[in-house]
Amino acid sequence: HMLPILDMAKVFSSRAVKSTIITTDYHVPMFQKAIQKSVDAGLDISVRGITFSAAASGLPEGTESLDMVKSEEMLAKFVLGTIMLRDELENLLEELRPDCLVADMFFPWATDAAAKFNIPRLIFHGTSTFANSAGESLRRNEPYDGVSSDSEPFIIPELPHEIKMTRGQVSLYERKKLETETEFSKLIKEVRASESKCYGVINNSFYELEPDYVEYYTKKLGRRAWHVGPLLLCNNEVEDKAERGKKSAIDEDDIMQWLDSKPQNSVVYVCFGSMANFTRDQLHEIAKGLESSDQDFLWVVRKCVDEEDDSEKWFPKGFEDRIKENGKGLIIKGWAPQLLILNHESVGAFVTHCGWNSTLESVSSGVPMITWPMFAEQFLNEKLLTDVLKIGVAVGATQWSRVNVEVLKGEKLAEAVARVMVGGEAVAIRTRAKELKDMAKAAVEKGGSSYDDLNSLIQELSAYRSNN
Ligand SMILES: O=c1ccn([C@@H]2O[C@H](COP(=O)(O)OP(=O)(O)O[C@H]3O[C@H](CO)[C@@H](O)[C@H](O)[C@H]3O)[C@@H](O)[C@H]2O)c(=O)[nH]1
Repeated sequence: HMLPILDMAKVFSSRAVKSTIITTDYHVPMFQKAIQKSVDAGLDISVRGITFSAAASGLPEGTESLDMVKSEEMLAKFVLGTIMLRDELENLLEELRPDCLVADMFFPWATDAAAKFNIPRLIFHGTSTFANSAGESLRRNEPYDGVSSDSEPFIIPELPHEIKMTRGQVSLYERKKLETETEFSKLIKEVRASESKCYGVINNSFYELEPDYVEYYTKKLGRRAWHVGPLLLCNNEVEDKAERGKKSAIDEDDIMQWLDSKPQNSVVYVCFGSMANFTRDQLHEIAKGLESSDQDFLWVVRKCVDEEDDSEKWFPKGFEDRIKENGKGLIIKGWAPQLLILNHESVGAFVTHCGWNSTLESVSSGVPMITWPMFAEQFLNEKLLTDVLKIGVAVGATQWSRVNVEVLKGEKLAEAVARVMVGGEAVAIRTRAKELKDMAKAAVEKGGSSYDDLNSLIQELSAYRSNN
């Protein structure tokens, strides 16, 4: 959740509030570089590091972030490693004495750490209010208990819309049938419990995107929450959009030139976030599907889980040469400047794993989605896009899994691409997506819902400081 946290610090600072980003030493230079322009522009924002000890957690030296965690065993150690950050965090709180601590959802212990110094702790939730609401209903009602198989649909109870999903799409950490508790499932439980214990929740979403769920979350579930997104919209300049997180694997100008050569709304952009890895069979099918869709495409390929990095072995025969020759496709192996790409007018659809940051970036750019969720809360975000907002078409993923277990046929991808790119349905989807883009922009502008919600939060925090 580093990118939205960074954006949040910038947004807070733009309201005359001093922000200090606390991260691990390894990530300090990245944050430092990312805030430099804001600092030069006079914003009061800085970065402080605390030490994550991979060795003390039993992890291989150099394990510094979640995308380096490859197994359940490593995940357990990683979770324990984050808990060990508490002492250093407390030292910093003692030194800095902030008026408030905003800590990511994955640090439930931060509430007690802040309480020691009489500081309110806010949870930063990096996902949709829909997913938080539907997730809570699933946990309370366990509707998947009554079905006979992983593929039989059930309705998520009590929600404002009739939302159907299958047991296979429910997170393994949440499913009751998970017999042995893991460190991660324990953490998830603590995360949920901390929601009602902390001062409140900051959601990177905006009221107009999911009004029924903001109401549900705050009124029905009784959470104190502020909706202040999309935070990414604080990145106005091309450079801010270009280098988010990592350096692009190929020259940005080359990507832009390729996109410039394509008509408006004609390119299908394909990228599955910072963590998802596919098997080579699945990558092979994606390549087949994209080629047979006959649309132009820009595909960001991360490492293959089979440790088979030689793409020649899994691309269909002659694939790379063909797409180079006919100009139909561009492949980026590694990191892509996603925000810049989604903002380009030639991009007409986004094949996404429904990570919330990617989703918000697509919404804010007015780009319809082809949804291919894999793990975390991605299947819930998919339902918001396909069943509530109707700006996405599902490829048809059925299996929740941190490692890619399901191989979806290329034809399924090609069918979903056709629905979003051509014909009457495509026009309706695109029209709705463009309307949401305007709403997102209006929400963060002066007088917009997110702008005002952040104002109320800052006012409340000031009052808290005066009274305590
Ligand atoms: O080549 C790349 C790949 C990713 N990104 C950026 O990286 C971020 C990826 O975030 P997201 O789409 O949210 O995916 P994950 O990295 O998978 O995010 C995790 O965190 C999200 C926020 O809580 C959850 O919604 C997801 O389910 C969970 O997997 C986005 O800002 C992308 O623009 C790039 O810029 N270039």
